[in-house]
Formats: sequence, structure tokens, C-alpha cells
Amino acid sequence: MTRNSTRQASVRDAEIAVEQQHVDVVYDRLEELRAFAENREKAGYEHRSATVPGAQFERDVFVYNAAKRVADIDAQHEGLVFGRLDSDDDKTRHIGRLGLRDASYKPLLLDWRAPAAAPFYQATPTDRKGVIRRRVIRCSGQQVIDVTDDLLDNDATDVAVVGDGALMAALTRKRTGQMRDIVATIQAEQDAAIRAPGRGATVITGGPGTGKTVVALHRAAYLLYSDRRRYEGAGILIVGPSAVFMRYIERVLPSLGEDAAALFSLGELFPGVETTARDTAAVAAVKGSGRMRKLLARAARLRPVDAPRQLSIVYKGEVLRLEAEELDGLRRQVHAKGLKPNAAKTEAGRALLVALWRQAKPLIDNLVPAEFSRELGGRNEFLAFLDRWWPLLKPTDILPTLADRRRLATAASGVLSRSETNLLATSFGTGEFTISDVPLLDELDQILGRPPKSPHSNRESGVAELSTIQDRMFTRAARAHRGPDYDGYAHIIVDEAQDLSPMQWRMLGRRGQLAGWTIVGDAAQSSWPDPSESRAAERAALGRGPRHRFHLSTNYRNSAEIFDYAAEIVRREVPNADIPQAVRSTGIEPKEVSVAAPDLLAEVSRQVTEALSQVEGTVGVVATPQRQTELAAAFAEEERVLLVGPLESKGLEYDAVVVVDFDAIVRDYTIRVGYVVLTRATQLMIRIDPT
Ligand SMILES: Nc1ncnc2c1ncn2[C@@H]1O[C@H](COP(=O)(O)OP(=O)(O)OP(=O)(O)O)[C@@H](O)[C@H]1O
Repeated sequence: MTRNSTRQASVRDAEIAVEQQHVDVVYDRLEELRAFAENREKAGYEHRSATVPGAQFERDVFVYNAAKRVADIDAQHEGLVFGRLDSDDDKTRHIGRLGLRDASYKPLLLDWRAPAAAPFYQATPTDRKGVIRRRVIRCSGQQVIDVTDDLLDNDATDVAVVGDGALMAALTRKRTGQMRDIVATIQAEQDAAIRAPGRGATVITGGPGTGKTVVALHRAAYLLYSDRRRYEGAGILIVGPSAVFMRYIERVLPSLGEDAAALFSLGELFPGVETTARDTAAVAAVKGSGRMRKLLARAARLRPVDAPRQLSIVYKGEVLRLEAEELDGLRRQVHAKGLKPNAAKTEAGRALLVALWRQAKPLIDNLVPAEFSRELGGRNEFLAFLDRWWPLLKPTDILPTLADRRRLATAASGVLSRSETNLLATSFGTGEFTISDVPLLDELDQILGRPPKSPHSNRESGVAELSTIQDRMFTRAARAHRGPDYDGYAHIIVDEAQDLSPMQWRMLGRRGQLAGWTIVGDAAQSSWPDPSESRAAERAALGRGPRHRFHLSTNYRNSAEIFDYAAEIVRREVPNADIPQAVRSTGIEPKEVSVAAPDLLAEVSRQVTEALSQVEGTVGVVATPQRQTELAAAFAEEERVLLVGPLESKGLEYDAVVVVDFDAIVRDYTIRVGYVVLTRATQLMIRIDPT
């Protein structure tokens, strides 16, 4: 060790010791608060004499708040203190995952989302915002293990400065299959997007790996902090492209201490359906198109599959009969009134009675209309007929009936071409709902409407009366108490928005009629064929509020070598692609391997094994679905290897990626999807192509 480096090490140790003192004080205080909150929670539960409804409510709120505080404290425990600002005003502020004061109300820790913490992320040497030194503190448990400084005021000679590279350390960490928060290293352009106003629509664009997803998630945490009542009360919906992706991001928010956000993938937004199945691109393009609205509106009004074709009923010795054609005419008449089908059952019953009355009148003397309607309309056989002729329809019952080519052709006439109709019929016949079916189910739900509620329906549930506030607000997951069709969100965050079809935008629009929006995406990574139709649907969903636009320009995921390789390929086909700057160089170029087709599998195995020995974290193998079937068995046992399809790989990242048969990926999807695949690796990328 040179004398210089010895001196640096001792400065570092001294600074670590200084920070350790503060961190100890913070954790001691946290323990005190935790014990206090736990006692309050216990005291609340013991308050059993709360028999008056008002007192019960108070007790519930009390217990809820205390329990929530304990949970918050527990969620923030790891890495609680991560930053420090030394400012011109001689003040030192420590920044952390939550705000804390000591017993005499002196601030110990500033919540990273507080306005006073913003300079931690926004100060630069040219615009210091009063900051002299910014320090990132790294802890393991309650132990400070390192500090990294940025000296923003070069004239300040009396402050110790230690090392650099907190960001680099974060970027080179191994990837585990779970996204991590970036509170300690949020960059200025990201911070601006995170702290944008909640109302209106915040649109965040940027190329691969620029932090769009992670920024959107931190924005959720920021919004909750900025107006907890509003966002916790009405909730924040976070929508991502796939179930795999939702699992990848789901832990980021709890680590930020937020439980008011509901995470749903696009395949989970209809009650009772959770699908990961995908249609082919051609089928998805038809199902996603706005033309489906007309088709579905017609489908909802077709004669139900099991509807009886004849009604015959005896009244005062006379047989009254309605035949198929007449019944169909009556159905059309009822629909012509413009009611939603499920709200029109009474109207349908009335139409039947009027038709029967017309028959009965010439046959039976002294008929009184009101008496006729009451007697016939109250009969069990009439009501049973009505139930079958005008059943309450569920979207999940209707969509599969469109596998019948004649029904589908009737609904699709003048809307879809014959080949499109054939494509759809085949897909509806598989008996499985796909991700592109979910917005169709949601649209149908809207078209069909709900039957008018009986005035007693609230009492029937009982559960709502019996559960305590705590049950409803705390012990149940936020997601559970806001079902997939909940439509009162205060804010909706849409990730990978470039891929949303018009029908998917409509589905989201229904859930956020009063919401603010955060939309993140990158057009160059789009897999949707008609962006203009989608943009119009997006505008309709977002409404007229103000737009705040942000652009992220630095790629934090890929090594420069990997990203440059991907950028060169995409630029050839998509000259206007939004290409960010990759900041981290590893000196390791992507590897291209060509093998004879029969040896492909063996080569993939060999390369994966080699990659496993070179990286500590995950290895992603990306291949088309056909190739995936061939490869599945080879990696079933290896936890660090994840096999995904090109579309599923959206938004994900791995230490190493093995791209199997890139040309087939581009051929089966598009170059834009190919670009997604080439930008998933943080350290190593191996491309294996059959010759
Ligand atoms: N300021 C930061 N500090 C540390 N890591 C960061 C920062 N910004 C982004 N990252 C990391 O960079 C990686 C890419 O981020 P993210 O997945 O959010 O990018 P993206 O723009 O959504 O990418 P894509 O569009 O390619 O899916 C993640 O590992 C993320 O944690």
C-alpha cells in the first residue's frame, strides 16, 4: 500500500465511523418507535369493551394505524439510511427511506421523497442547489460498509471526500430476477420525472435500460408520499406487459413501504381470468383493433345459444304461441330501445306479454290488460321461459360462442375481412382465453351492463358488515380489495405502453376516468403493428388534462459493448429509433456463434454452462416458443437459468443472455422485438445462430 492510499483508507474509515454513529442513533430511535407502535396495537386489541359502533370504529382505526406503522418500519429496515447532504447553510441532512425525528422532534432522517431531499438527486456542479457535498452511504444491515462522495463545491477544502462510483457499484451488482429500488442513486433526469405533478399525464420516453420502469415505480412511491390520503384511498394501478414482468417488479414497492398500489398484468384485468397465453401476432392485431367494438356490440345482441325458439302457453283455455321469427323480431325490438342487454330483461318480459296480449285479445272475451299481465307474467312457466330466452349474459360465456363461424360472420359482417374472421374463429375455438381476449371481455362487460341491483343486495353479503376496518384496510392485500375491474383509481401507471392495442387502452381508460397517468414506453421496442390507431385510443383514455413530458437518455442496464451492438442492428431498420448512451464499459464484446442446425441445442447448453461460470446472477435464454419447447428440459434444474420467449423478455434483464436463433425471432416477430431481446443483458451476450 502506498502512503497515499493508506491515507485514503484511513480517511474512509474515519468517515465510515462518523456515519456509523448517526446510523446507530437512527436505528435506536426506530426501535423505540417500533416498540411504541406495537404497544399501541396491543392496547387497541385489548380494548374489548368497544361495543358501541362508534367506539369500535375508533378502536379499528387506532389498531390499523399502529399496525401500519409497525409494518412500515419493518419494510424500511434494510438500507434505511443511504444518503447525506452537506449544505452551504452548514446544515447536515441524512436521507433515508422514511422520515424520523428524535424524542425532542429534531430531524434525524429526511424521507427521500420530501422536497428538502430533492437536491440530493438534482444538484450538479453547475447548479449546486446549495449543496457542498453529496454522500451515498452503503449499509449491510445496520453496519455502514462504505461511503461515496460527490464534491459539488470545488472551493470547499475543509470537507473529506471519499471515492466515487456509487452508481457504478449499483449497476454492476448481480441480477437476481427481482428488480431493486434505486433510491440511493436516482439520477437528475429521472428525479424530475419521478417528482412530476400527479394530475394530468406524465409521459416518460427513453430507449432500452434508461430506467423507465424503475422510475415509474419510484413515482408511485413519490405520489403516495405527496398526497397519501388521495393515492392510498383511491389507489394506484400499475400495469405491465406480462405476469413474469409483474413478479420481477413486485418487490420494489414494498421495499419502498407502499401497499396502496395494485399490480396487474394485461392478462389479469378481468375478474376470474388470469391468462399468460398469447395469440399469434396476426390474431392479436385483429383482436386489438378498435373495430372489435362494433363486432362485440353485435355479438352481445345475437340470440343466446341456448335460447328457446318457441313459446307456447295456455291462458283461459286458449293456446298462445310465439314462433321463432316472431321471437327474433321481439328481440330486435327490445334491443332497438338501446338498453344494455343485461338491464333489459324487464323490457324483454314486457315485449313478450304485449305480443301474447295481441294474440289473446281477439280470442278471449272481457280481457283486462293489467290483469292479463299480472297473471301471465307471474306464472312460473312464463318466468322460466324468460330466464332462458333473455338470460343474464356473462362476457366469458359470449366470447367462446364466437368460435361458431356463422355467429362470428354475422357479428363481423362489414367489419372484418373473411380471412380475419377465419383467424378469429379458430382462435376462439381453442377454449382458452388469451391476453388479447381480456380487453374484449372487459368491453363486453361494458356492453352487456349489469342487472339493476335489488335494494336488498347489500345486506346479502354480510361480510362487509362483519369485517372490521382493519380486516378491510390492512390485513387484506391492496390488490385483493381492489378487484381487477375496480375503476376508481387515482393514478394509473402503464409500462411498455408502446405495445398497447386500442382495445387495451379502452380497458385502462375505463379504470381511470378520474385518474392521473404515468405512461412509459419506447416506440422502437414496439410490437404493435398500427401505432396511429393506438395513439388515438391512448389520447381518448388519458383525457384532456395537462401533459408533462420527460425523456431519459442514459442506458444503465447494458454494458456499452452490448448496447452498441444492439443499437447498430436496430438503426439499420429503424433509423429514427431513440438511442440512449450506455455508460458502463466492460471490455467484453458480445459473442456471435454459428453452428450447424442439428448442433444448436448442444451449443446452447455449452454456452449457458460457460456463462453460468462467468456471472454470479441470472442467465436468460431467449428463444421463440418452438425453440423453447426443445430447450425446456435442458435447463429445468438450474435455478439461475431462465428460459423466456421474445415477448416475455420485455422489461426483464439478466447478467448474461443467450439469444437463440436471432433471425427466427426477427422473422416471427419484428426487428423491434429483436431489439428488445438484444438489450436484456447487463454483462454478457451470446448470440447463437444455426447455419
Ligand atoms: N439511477 C439508477 N441507479 C441504479 N440503477 C439504475 C438507475 N436507473 C436505472 N437503473 C437500473 O437500470 C436497469 C434498467 O432499468 P429499467 O428496467 O427501469 O429500464 P427501462 O427503461 O424500463 O428498460 P426497457 O425499456 O429496456 O425495459 C435496472 O436494473 C435499473 O435498476
